[in-house]
Amino acid sequence: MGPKKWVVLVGYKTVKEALVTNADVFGDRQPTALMDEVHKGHGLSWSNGETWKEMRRFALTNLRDFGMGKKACEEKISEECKHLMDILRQYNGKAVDLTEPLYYTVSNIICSLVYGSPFKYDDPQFTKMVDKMKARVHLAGSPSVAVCNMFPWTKGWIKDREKLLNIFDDLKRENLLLFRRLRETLNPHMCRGFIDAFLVRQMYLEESGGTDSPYTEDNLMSTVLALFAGGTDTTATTLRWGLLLMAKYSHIQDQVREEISSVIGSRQVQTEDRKNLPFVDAVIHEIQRFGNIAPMGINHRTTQDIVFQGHFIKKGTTVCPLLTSVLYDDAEWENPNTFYPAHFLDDQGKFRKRDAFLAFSAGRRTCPGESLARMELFIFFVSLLQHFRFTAPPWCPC
Ligand code: HEM
Repeated sequence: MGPKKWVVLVGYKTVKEALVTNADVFGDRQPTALMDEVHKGHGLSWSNGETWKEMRRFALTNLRDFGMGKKACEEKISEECKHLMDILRQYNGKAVDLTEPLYYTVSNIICSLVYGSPFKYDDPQFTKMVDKMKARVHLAGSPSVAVCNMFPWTKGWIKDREKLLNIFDDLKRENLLLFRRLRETLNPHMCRGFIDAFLVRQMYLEESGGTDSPYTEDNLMSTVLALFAGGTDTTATTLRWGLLLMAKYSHIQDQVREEISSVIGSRQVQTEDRKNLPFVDAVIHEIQRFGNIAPMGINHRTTQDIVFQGHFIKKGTTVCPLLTSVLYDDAEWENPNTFYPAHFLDDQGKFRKRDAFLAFSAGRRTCPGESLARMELFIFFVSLLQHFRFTAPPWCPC
């Protein structure tokens, strides 16, 4: 049994085990079999080890410089949210599928940090990229691809394989065009976004004669695609879960709306309001726990030989840490299988943090977009519930 051929699904028994192991021994990156093929097919290297650490560090530092998790970003988020609400108003109370508008508005936030400015909503390049990304995530979550991720040697039989390869082709083509446009208009003294900062660093290293630099176009492409994918589907899907749960549990929606109305009234919500909205905060956390949108996390690779829960796992093995094992652990949660915001409230109704809340994973691979995502979820969720009441359409059985 070769170490790379098997994928080990890992359920954690305790939060401590998850925090320690995920952070360290399961700390490297590993593509799924199909992503590996996609990368190789495009001559792209899959960065892991030191290269990925450098890319991750550079992305985090620069995204923070461009406002991720800060006031400047809050304004961008509010702008996109207003756009979403304008779309909703046009429906005038009629049933609407929010998937697409949520995808576009959420995606434009990470786009403005990465490409340096938001896209216009009718820009065909933007809509094409978002649609392709949505299709990619949909395919990546299909049962056949999930089976292939666990049994990589079945990849030749996967009928969606071609579709995934074509989607990647399109995303790469559009991004190469954008990179070229940004390169042509680059002002090294005034970076507009993450890509500019990357290109400036690349230029600087070339001029200083550095060899073996990780600042290659390949690594730029992989990082931009990871940020674009990571920053779009996750938040949009979580918000859809949130609105669905509000429609299903209307008494909880009432409590949320009441708290918003008494604490902030009709003014624009700001991140600082979170501390005065403990019930809303608890509901958002519970949406993330219960929605469990990344139940199997993403593939990791072991950095050393390890005996885990009595089983030997060799260094370099692909492991799939099941975040569900912690988010639904009945030793941690009073009602793991129920939507129960009180999981995040103490006896006085104040917000309480829970160690087992691993929706963003943990350790050195933890989600680098957590601060942005938390801000997006809060501002979108509060603004939407401040202005709208969500109910299921009459034909929905929920
Ligand atoms: C509700 C929103 C989000 C959730 C629940 C979420 C969750 C996650 C999870 C569980 C992982 C896997 C971590 C691991 O492998 O241990 C991850 C990785 C990642 N996320 Fe997020 N994420 C969210 C939003 C975002 C946003 C807004 C960005 C954009 C900056 C982002 C960028 C990424 C990237 C680039 C990775 C890969 C990191 C790596 O391979 O080391 N995510 N996210």
